[in-house]
Amino acid sequence: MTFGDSLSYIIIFYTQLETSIGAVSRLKTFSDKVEPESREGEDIVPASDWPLKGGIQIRGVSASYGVAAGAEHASDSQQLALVDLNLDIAPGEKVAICGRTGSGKSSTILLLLRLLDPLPSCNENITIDGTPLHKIDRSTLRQRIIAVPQDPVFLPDGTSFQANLDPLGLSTAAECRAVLEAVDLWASLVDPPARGGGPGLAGPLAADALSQGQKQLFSLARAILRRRIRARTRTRTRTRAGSDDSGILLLDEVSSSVDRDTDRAMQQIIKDEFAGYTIVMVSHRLDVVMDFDRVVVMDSGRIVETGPPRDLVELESSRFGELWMIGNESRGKA
Ligand SMILES: Nc1ncnc2c1ncn2[C@@H]1O[C@H](COP(=O)(O)OP(=O)(O)OP(=O)(O)O)[C@@H](O)[C@H]1O
Repeated sequence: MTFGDSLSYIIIFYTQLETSIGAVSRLKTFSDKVEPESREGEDIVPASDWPLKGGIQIRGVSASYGVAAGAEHASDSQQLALVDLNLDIAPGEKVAICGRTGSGKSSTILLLLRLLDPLPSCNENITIDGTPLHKIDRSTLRQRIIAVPQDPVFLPDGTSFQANLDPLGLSTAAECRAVLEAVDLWASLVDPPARGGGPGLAGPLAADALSQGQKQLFSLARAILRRRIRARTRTRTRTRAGSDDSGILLLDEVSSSVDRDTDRAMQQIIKDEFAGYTIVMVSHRLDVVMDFDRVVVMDSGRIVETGPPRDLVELESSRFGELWMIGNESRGKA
């Protein structure tokens, strides 16, 4: 493989990784529509440690998949995916987004990655640590925010475990091994002692041979690695006061294909590894969001309720309580 080929794969990898948040096919259409995108006005180069605190502010933001760049309004036929969203997330807060299918959960995540643009009239109304999002170049933004999609993307078959984990080659083999051990994939997939040892990190990864759950665990390992690289780099270069281990983590149904025990294990890893991070997580499994600081319940593109999950579930009539009851029924059937 030439250097040019490797570079193309890396670019494809990140583009796909970005666009695989939410349903891949829908977003393919979406990304075709939106990219390549205008760089006009993207004139802030954030400090290398941005986002240092991870505070998010969304003020009165609406968005539609149907609005082309530069258009003023969504036409009547173009339904809004997000309607007048107002959300303040404090640095380090853990927020879960819940709601029925099609309520706007993934779109909220896409908004924060600038994969879905606000309507032009409210384009300036999203800030992270006080910096307006629309002023930041999209690829810089996506490098700085750690996002884990529901459908992870892999490099072409034959590419090594290590390259799949860290396409930019920023980590050591020991760091790669440690994150695979953290998600329990080292002994089960990369180097199974029961089978006399596996191919190791340099061995080829055939994504088709992985279960969807294994793919999601691998994707979580990538996120942990990115956090660790970020923390190590920041410790070396930090000049301003602040935490070495804070930032923003976005998770979109990252454990939808694993069993409940594995899900609980994944949640614990997320809790431990990203303790200092602001976390915004989309989840259908309400039992795993009970430990979050806050849930945001969405319906038809709007935020219809927000509060601590344990308080909301106790209320006689709460939207979260309704979802909880529906979840209980299906948990009972399972
Ligand atoms: N790429 C797209 N193009 C057009 N409309 C879209 C696209 N993606 C989502 N939508 C629409 O935006 C609205 C919100 O969808 P979104 O995917 O954010 O919901 P969700 O709550 O994440 O749903 P789910 O739980 O099924 O993943 C829906 O009406 C949906 O049909």
